[in-house]
Amino acid sequence: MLHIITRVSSRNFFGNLRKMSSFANLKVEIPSPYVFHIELDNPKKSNAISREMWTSFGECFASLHSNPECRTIVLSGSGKNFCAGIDLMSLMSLGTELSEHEDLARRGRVMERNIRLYQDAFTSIENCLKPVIAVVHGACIGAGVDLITATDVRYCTSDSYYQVKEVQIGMAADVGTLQRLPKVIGSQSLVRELCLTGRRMESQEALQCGLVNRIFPTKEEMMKFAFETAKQIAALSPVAVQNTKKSMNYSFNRTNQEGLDHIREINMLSLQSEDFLTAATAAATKGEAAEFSKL
Ligand SMILES: CC/C=C\C=C\CC(=O)SCCNC(=O)CCNC(=O)[C@H](O)C(C)(C)COP(=O)(O)OP(=O)(O)OC[C@H]1O[C@@H](n2cnc3c(N)ncnc32)[C@H](O)[C@@H]1OP(=O)(O)O
Repeated sequence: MLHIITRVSSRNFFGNLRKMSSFANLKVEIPSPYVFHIELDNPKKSNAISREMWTSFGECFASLHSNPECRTIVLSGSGKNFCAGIDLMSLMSLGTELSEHEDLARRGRVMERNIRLYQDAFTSIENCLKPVIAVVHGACIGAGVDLITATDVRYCTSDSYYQVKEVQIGMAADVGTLQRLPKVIGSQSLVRELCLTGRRMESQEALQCGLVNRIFPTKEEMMKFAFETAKQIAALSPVAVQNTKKSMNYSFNRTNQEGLDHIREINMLSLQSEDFLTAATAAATKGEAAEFSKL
């Protein structure tokens, strides 16, 4: 795995990096210019998501959204598994927080605050305009599935498997799977079968149904490919890439006309950007690869 920080370009960069490194249970690295690697880093518990980690997600992706040094992100899990879902012990501490109130309305408000925090954590991945490539190995359970459905591209190893396990622990999933998975996988019947039974889905089925679009025999091969893809994205105009994600997010649930109206508004400015001229000239002259300033 790549652990080296290459090419450091400014003081600001160091500032960002120091700030970025301080997220609980999330390891931040910069394997090549403009490519960030975020690793779930709670391997002793198969990267179960603690309360601190939920907060980290929100802060980390909001910060990457506005960090000009970041153009694309690879999201992986350390250790044996990608993610074991919510930290079941943190659910117990939520119980303790609840027990401080007798009144149902006040207990409800505690729950609302917590669920909202968890939901916003993964929505911050969707809202971050830098494309996020999730690389999944081993188990991807419960909140792990919620997490990857908020990413842009998903690769996996052949040993990976997926479980919308919430129903088996007595709850309806509430941090994104029920909203995003049906949009990721075409078959409503399959999504409902997965969510209503909590059964395991193996990697081959995940590929077949479109949850992931590539399978690799080993994590090393997957990481290498993911970093290559990330580098390709990072070499492109950040204006073009970020507007592409913005437009695709916006258009997902809207009519074609609404999507077209939205991208027209964006491109009436963006096509006047230096990036368009630089990239179009490089493509037309088949000259040297274009370089783009920070965004
Ligand atoms: C408001 C609500 C918002 C979000 C809700 C989300 C719901 C969910 O996420 S539902 C899914 C909950 N997760 C699970 O049910 C998974 C439970 N874990 C497992 O099934 C397995 O541990 C495994 C992930 C398949 C890995 O198995 P294995 O490789 O055999 O390792 P283990 O020995 O089982 O585990 C190692 C170590 O990790 C601890 N651990 C695993 N998962 C969790 C978890 N989710 N929460 C807390 N701790 C977990 C496990 O207890 C072991 O700890 P030791 O101290 O070493 O015993």
